[in-house]
This record gives sequence, C-alpha cells and structure tokens, in this order.
Amino acid sequence: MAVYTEVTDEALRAFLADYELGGLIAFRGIAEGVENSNYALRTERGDFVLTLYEKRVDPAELPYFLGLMEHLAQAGLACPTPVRGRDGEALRALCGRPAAICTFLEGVWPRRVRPEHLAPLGDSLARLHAASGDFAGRRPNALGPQGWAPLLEACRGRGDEVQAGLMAELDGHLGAILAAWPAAGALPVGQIHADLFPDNVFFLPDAAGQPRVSGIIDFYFACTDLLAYDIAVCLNAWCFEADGAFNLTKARALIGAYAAVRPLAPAERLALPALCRGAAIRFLLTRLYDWTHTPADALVTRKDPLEYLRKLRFFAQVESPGAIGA
Ligand SMILES: Nc1ncnc2c1ncn2[C@@H]1O[C@H](COP(=O)(O)OP(=O)(O)O)[C@@H](O)[C@H]1O
Ligand SMILES: N[C@@H](CCOP(=O)(O)O)C(=O)O
Repeated sequence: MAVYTEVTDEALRAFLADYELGGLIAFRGIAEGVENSNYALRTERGDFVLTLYEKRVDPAELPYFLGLMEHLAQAGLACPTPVRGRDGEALRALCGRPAAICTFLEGVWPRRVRPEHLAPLGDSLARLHAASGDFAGRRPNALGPQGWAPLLEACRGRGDEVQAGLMAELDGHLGAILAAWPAAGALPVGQIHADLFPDNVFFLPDAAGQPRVSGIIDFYFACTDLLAYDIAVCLNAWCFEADGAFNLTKARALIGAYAAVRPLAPAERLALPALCRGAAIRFLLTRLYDWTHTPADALVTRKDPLEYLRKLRFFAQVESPGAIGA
C-alpha cells in the first residue's frame, strides 16, 4: 500500500495546469512502496510518476533528492528526471503535501535475483557514484553510524518480544561495529543511494536476452557518505539466498563489475566486511523500529527484522574481504 493521500480528478487536473504536459489521459495509485503516495500518470506528453511526500520525508531535504536525480539523469543514468512546472520549479504542493512529477521508467524489478543481475547492478552503481562526483548538494546520513545507538534505544522496550535476548545481542554487535568503523577521511565519500534493494532497480532484457538496468528509483534515503557503503548495502540486499546462504558468485560479479568502472582502493576492499555489518544493523534497526512501533493491522507491510539478524551474524564471522568477494 502506498497511497496515503487520495488525489481527486479535479485536484490533479488543476495541478497539471501548471505544467506543460498536455491533457490528462489516465492516472492510478501505485500499490508498491511504503514511504510516500505514488500515482502513475499518462498525459498527452507521455508517462510520469506523481509523488506526494508523506510525513517521514523532511520537506527541507527534497531539493537535495530532486537535485541529485536531475543531476544523475543529465549525466545519462537511468533514473527518474523531475519535471519542472511552467515557473521552473519541480517541487510543488498538492492536497497539502509537497509533490513532484518525475519521468516514468520502464522495466521490472527482479522478484528472484539471479547471478546475471549482479554485474549490471555493480556497473550502474559505480556509474551513479562517478556521475554524482560533481554534484554540489550534501546531505548527512541520518541513518549512519551515529544514528544506530538512538534507534537501538528506541527499540529497547519491545525488542526482546521479537526474539528473546535480541537487545543484548545487538548491544554486542553495535559496540563491535562502531569500534571497527573507518575513521573520517579514510575512505572515498560521495553521494550514495543508500537503499539500493532489488525493488528499487528495474531491468529489461538486452538484445541477447541478458538483464540490463533500465532504471534506478527511490532516492529518498540518498545521502553523502562512504561510497563503499553502497556496495555493502547491495551485498546485504542482493547476495543472500532464500535459505540464508551467502552467494559468493553474486558478490564477486557485483564487486567485479563495480570496480571495472570505479576501481576500489585497497582500504575500501579491506573495510567491506565492517561496512557490511553496519549495513546489516542499519536495516535490522529500522525494520525492528517499524515492527515494534507499527500496529499489526496497519496497512503498511512490516518487513522482517530477523532476516537482517541472520545477515549480521554471517558478516560478523567474516574474517577477510575475500570471503565476501572483495
Ligand atoms: N520513476 C518511476 N518509474 C516507474 N515506476 C516508478 C517510478 N517511481 C516509482 N515507481 C513505482 O512506485 C513504486 C514505489 O516507489 P518507491 O519510490 O519505492 O516508493 P516509496 O519511497 O514510498 O517506498 C515502485 O515500486 C514502482 O513500482
Ligand atoms: N529497503 C528497506 C525499506 C525501505 O523501503 P522502500 O520501499 O522505500 O525501498 C528494507 O528492506 O528494510
């Protein structure tokens, strides 16, 4: 479910009058996603996505997200391009919410990740990092290391209801992760996506029938942080099988294709196991927060925090970068 704010036909037509998109042909709510309200629009000028930004998005941060998408799209990355209204503004208001229209991207996200998806993913991620190198915006990562202890505290009251002993185990992991975190300045920093999960990457088959990336969406966790942390997020989100096994073939394909575009410094390869532990606890904690703070009958689907406990335990016993394909 991701239509929190209902938009009427009349409100949408009035909103579209401020754009040069021609007349409205069709629009429908998009069920996928959890954060914002999304609508697919068809106008005389083509297909678009209308997003109304909901409560968890800070309106002050929207110019960074929209500016980054526009910058990346201009650099040739397949990501949504914000559409400017007649007055030149892309960020507008609809039904009392900040709102923007972006270009619609073709393709489908992989419901079952195959090894063939990983090289195109790594290639696109490296291109994203390279293309954002001259983007002037900056946004600290609110869900980076300094955010994890407060999140853990916010979960403490009910966390052990999810699994007995969970809070004590997480205290131990978090202490070790923070102690091993790379010092400021030790690794390259830039604009990162920070949530590059399979549901945020669309693919289409190329001429030979192999998957190619046709679009990267959902830049609303993007921030200025360690570039290699984005690889760690992908190793978490793309390289485990349904039975919990880590797939080294997928990891090598991801890292190999990434490094072919942006070579990794030895320090980045060495840091990857620690960054993977950090990425695992980051998604574990936000899922645990949602699990313990969202009523079970809410319309939003809660994601399983324990999936990331299993991943965290795996990365915690990794002794060398080679064990995760680095
Ligand atoms: N530019 C786009 N092109 C095509 N589909 C999109 C686009 N942006 C969003 N979508 C669709 O909307 C869904 C939710 O978008 P997403 O940004 O992940 O929402 P949320 O931030 O609320 O989780 C996606 O799964 C996709 O189906
Ligand atoms: N990828 C995160 C949740 C963020 O949801 P999204 O729909 O905005 O990508 C997770 O799996 O925990």
